[in-house]
Amino acid sequence: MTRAELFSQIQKKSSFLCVGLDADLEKIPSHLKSEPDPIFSFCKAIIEETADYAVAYKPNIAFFEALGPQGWETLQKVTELIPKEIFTIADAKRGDIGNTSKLYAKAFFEKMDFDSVTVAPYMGADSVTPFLEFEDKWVILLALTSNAGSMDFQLIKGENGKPLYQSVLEKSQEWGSAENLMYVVGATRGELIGEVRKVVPDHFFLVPGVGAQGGSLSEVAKYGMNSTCGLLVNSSRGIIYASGEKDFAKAARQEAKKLQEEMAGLLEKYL
Ligand SMILES: O=C(O)c1cc(=O)[nH]c(=O)n1[C@@H]1O[C@H](COP(=O)(O)O)[C@@H](O)[C@H]1O
Repeated sequence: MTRAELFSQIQKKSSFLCVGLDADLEKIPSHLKSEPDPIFSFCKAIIEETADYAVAYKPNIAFFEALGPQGWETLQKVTELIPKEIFTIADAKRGDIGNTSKLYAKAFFEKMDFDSVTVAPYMGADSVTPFLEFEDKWVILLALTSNAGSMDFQLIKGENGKPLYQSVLEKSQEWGSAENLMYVVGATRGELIGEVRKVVPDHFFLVPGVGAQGGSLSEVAKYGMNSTCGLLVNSSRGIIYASGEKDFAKAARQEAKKLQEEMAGLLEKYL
């Protein structure tokens, strides 16, 4: 999917919501556990009820890998269910020496037809660029993450006086453009999102951390929105586990709708 197509979906739905599919066997409603493929049934119901409000889905690959070989089949079936006009993110956080990254890219972009994959920048240019060689496919590079451990390395200042996340933003401009490279910027980082926006004015950010991790949607929009929105805000647990009962999919729909309505207001305010 191109950036223009993504922006057009955002405008059409008045939404920049990404629904995170972190589907955990331990957490899905118990009545689904007798289904032949409980995680598939769960994700199917969630997608059917939230697709009106979402412009992206982000299956977290760990939750599928943890199921063994069956998990990969489930992942494939789930991605095939997602309507074509909705952006898909393989949240796999990959990255390795060049020839290995090339095969990770093949796995997610060719064997499976994801629009994007999350990639860790730590191993540098040759670990990231193989993912950027696929037409209309995207790298979503970890920059400033939402978790407590992000303080361990990402905020440390280097010899250039800049925090590591800023060096990641600057260096990676040499590898890709706003047409094929996005950045992960956590919603829990508040006004730091504004600092990231100054360095990369045009790029999209994938922003996890609203909902269960407590980040504020209005702060994210205030500091992060650009002229083509530039934001995909993810919520996983806050949507998919809104209810643990038989009404889980309807409850997920309500949560997605609530976020979409807030997003519509923010788009009107800042765009
Ligand atoms: O790359 C990510 O998606 C990601 C980056 C980050 O900095 N923080 C973060 O929480 N995530 C992912 O975003 C999702 C957040 O889930 P909830 O906290 O349940 O909304 C999980 O799938 C995380 O793996």
